[in-house]
Amino acid sequence: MPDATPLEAAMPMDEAAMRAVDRALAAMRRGEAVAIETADGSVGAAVSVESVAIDAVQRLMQLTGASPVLAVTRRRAMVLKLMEEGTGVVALSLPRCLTADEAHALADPEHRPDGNMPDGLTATAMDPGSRETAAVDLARLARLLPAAIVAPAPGHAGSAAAWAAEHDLLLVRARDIADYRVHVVRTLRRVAEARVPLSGAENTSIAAFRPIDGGPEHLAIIVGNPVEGEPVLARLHSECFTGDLLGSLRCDCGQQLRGAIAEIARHGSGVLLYLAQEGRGIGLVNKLRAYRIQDRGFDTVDANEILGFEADERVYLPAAEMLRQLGFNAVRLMTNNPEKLRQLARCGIEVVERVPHIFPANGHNEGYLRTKAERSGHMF
Ligand SMILES: Nc1nc2c(ncn2[C@@H]2O[C@H](COP(=O)(O)OP(=O)(O)OP(=O)(O)O)[C@@H](O)[C@H]2O)c(=O)[nH]1
Ligand SMILES: [Zn+2]
Repeated sequence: MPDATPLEAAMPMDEAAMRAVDRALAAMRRGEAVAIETADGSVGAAVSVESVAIDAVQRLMQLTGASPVLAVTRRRAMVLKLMEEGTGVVALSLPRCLTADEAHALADPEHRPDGNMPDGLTATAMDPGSRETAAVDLARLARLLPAAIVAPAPGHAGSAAAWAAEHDLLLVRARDIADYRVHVVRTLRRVAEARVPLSGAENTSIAAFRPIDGGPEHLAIIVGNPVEGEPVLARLHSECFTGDLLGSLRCDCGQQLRGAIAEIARHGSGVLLYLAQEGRGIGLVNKLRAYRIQDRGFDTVDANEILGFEADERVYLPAAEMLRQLGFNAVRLMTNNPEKLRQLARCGIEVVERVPHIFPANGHNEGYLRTKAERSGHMF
């Protein structure tokens, strides 16, 4: 899980910068190229590998006059056996221009699982402030595959802004992409609240918290009247469309969700934070991709990594921020996941007790539960 920059480390981010990142995310999801400026003032262009078609690689070459590279996460480069253990982003390049098909085959495990590498492929670790790192972070924030085609515009005269305007591209700074996630998280605002009686928990209300970028809201399901300032019985529940809504048997989320609300009601009061972090933060589309990889015999951790993600991409700043705004600085946390305990404490919330939250396997999710215990340290 990429470490969330501690709140205090992030510099203030102005509205224009946040808006630029937000617009670049939408452009990347539409398959458009975006211009990325690095700290040295140089500029280049990037396009998500998900939407790269033959012409997109050619277009990037025409735009910039340079041969594009494919930027992937270190995790993906390790899966391709091109790099040793490490973190960050890796640029994959050829002595000639990569074709769109080659880029897809390298970045997307579904595209051509045979894994044959083109001859002459080189892998280069990129700096945190590089355009390649920014492009991969942008794709990850856009809940796309964490990979992009990137090309510098070496010969551009004038400013990055002038070059971007000349080529009708949205311009975003690499530094702002790096800061974006922390700022979006720390600017959660409570935007609505209503009483919603639930079966077995009739004295319940739901409060919605919206991040400043207008992204998906996080919800607080408040059962009974927990006393502010006292340790509250709490569950941090990451959204699982398939488990929570459809009753999927591939995981234990649905039982954990309804079981937590019933447990909190039995206790008398508490809060369940329903966090917009589907797929341990990789989004529903990528989780479905991960399921297909699991159907080829890999486990839930390997599947994330084969896609180029960390085993867990979640950040816990939203949960900590919501708890603080609800008046709680200490919790009795209903979880089996040690990482949640560590991360919540790291975000300044005191975990006074771990309350086990275990449900029996259902004949379909033994592997999932076993992997959580054996590879993610879950305490069952
Ligand atoms: N990437 C990925 N995510 C999955 C898979 N199965 C379930 N998930 C996601 O895993 C998350 C489970 O979240 P939680 O139940 O809150 O937390 P947990 O990490 O299981 O730990 P507990 O608090 O002990 O339940 C949800 O976002 C699910 O969508 C999978 O195979 N791959
Ligand atoms: Zn689930």
